[in-house]
Amino acid sequence: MRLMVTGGAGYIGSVVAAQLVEAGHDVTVLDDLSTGHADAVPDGARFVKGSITEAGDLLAEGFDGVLHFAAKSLVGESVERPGLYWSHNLGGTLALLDAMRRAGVGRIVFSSTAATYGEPESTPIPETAPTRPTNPYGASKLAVDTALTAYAGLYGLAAVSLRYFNVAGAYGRFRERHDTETHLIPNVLKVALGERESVSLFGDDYPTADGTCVRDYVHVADLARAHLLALDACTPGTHTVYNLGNGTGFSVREVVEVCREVTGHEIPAVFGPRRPGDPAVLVASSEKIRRELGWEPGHTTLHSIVRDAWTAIRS
Ligand SMILES: NC(=O)c1ccc[n+]([C@@H]2O[C@H](COP(=O)([O-])OP(=O)(O)OC[C@H]3O[C@@H](n4cnc5c(N)ncnc54)[C@H](O)[C@@H]3O)[C@@H](O)[C@H]2O)c1
Ligand SMILES: O=c1ccn([C@@H]2O[C@H](COP(=O)(O)OP(=O)(O)O[C@H]3O[C@H](CO)[C@H](O)[C@H](O)[C@H]3O)[C@@H](O)[C@H]2O)c(=O)[nH]1
Repeated sequence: MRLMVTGGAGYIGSVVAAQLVEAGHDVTVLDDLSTGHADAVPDGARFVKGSITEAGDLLAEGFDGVLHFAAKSLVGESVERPGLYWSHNLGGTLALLDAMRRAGVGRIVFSSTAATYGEPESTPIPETAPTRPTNPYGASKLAVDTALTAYAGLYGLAAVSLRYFNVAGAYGRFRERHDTETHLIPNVLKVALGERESVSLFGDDYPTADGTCVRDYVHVADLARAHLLALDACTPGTHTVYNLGNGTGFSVREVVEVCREVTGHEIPAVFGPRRPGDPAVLVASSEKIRRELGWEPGHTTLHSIVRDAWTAIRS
């Protein structure tokens, strides 16, 4: 297929672009490099620097589908600057969808998030759980999901939203490289690398077994593979939502401990207050995508996820 990958110079988009090229697809990356890196675009993919709000001319060249990663995705920033998130994530995506419609591009796989659910009533979280986002980032992604349902019903768009839980690990040289890094595993590994003296851990008074937040970490290579399955499964007139996680929760303390074991570094950690907006436990039920698309994560241990991140960050 001839495919456009928006945000393909970023962490997850670059891994998906690499797997698409490996699978023989013709890949064009559209990225404004606001948080991505031109050298993250895989060999064999074409790179166009630009915004999703100006995708019309490019799409008019003729594409079979779009994999849409480009977004603002910092929860804390979204609380401080909600307008930026609504205009960038919702406004930007609506502009992209309208450009797709004009160009006759009828297939999209969208990066949604566990943040659409907010504080869950129970875990693991299925796709049928209530969606009550607790921050503008999650709300803007949920709004896009809602728009996709409408566009599928109205214009026959074939759409899949993948709701990622905590994405981690690396795929060869493709790894997380954010100038503003908010994610736990890369921040812990920066200490082992000698870039920081200690890692700050946010809260030890949560109602969990060891008092720290529990998350479901999914390997970026497994996550990327789900995009290829979703692309094939896209059905005109239908919008389908799938959760993506391993289905196992690890606490912040457990993550730090695994990072210590993998790196052999003592990794000093300093506990501070809770980070606003962090739910205590987020664990996915990914039964639906396993059942319907046959997705199976290959990396089910936190060790193998951290090991790949550690190998990539040192190369
Ligand atoms: N990393 C996670 O754990 C996680 C979890 C859930 C959902 N997501 C979603 O997955 C997607 C990718 O996340 P990531 O961690 O790879 O982020 P990232 O910041 O590494 O990648 C986003 C890419 O999009 C580009 N971009 C941003 N706005 C753009 C625009 N208007 N036009 C063109 N390009 C633009 C950036 O330059 C960057 O290369 C995002 O939509 C994010 O919300 C990520
Ligand atoms: O330096 C850090 C970074 C994180 N944490 C803690 O580690 C846990 C995981 O935090 P991350 O920032 O790595 O991940 P989140 O669970 O906050 O975020 C993930 O899930 C969200 C949905 O809730 C969004 O989708 C987001 O994009 C995705 O990365 C949280 O308890 C957080 O407080 C720390 O203690 N120290």
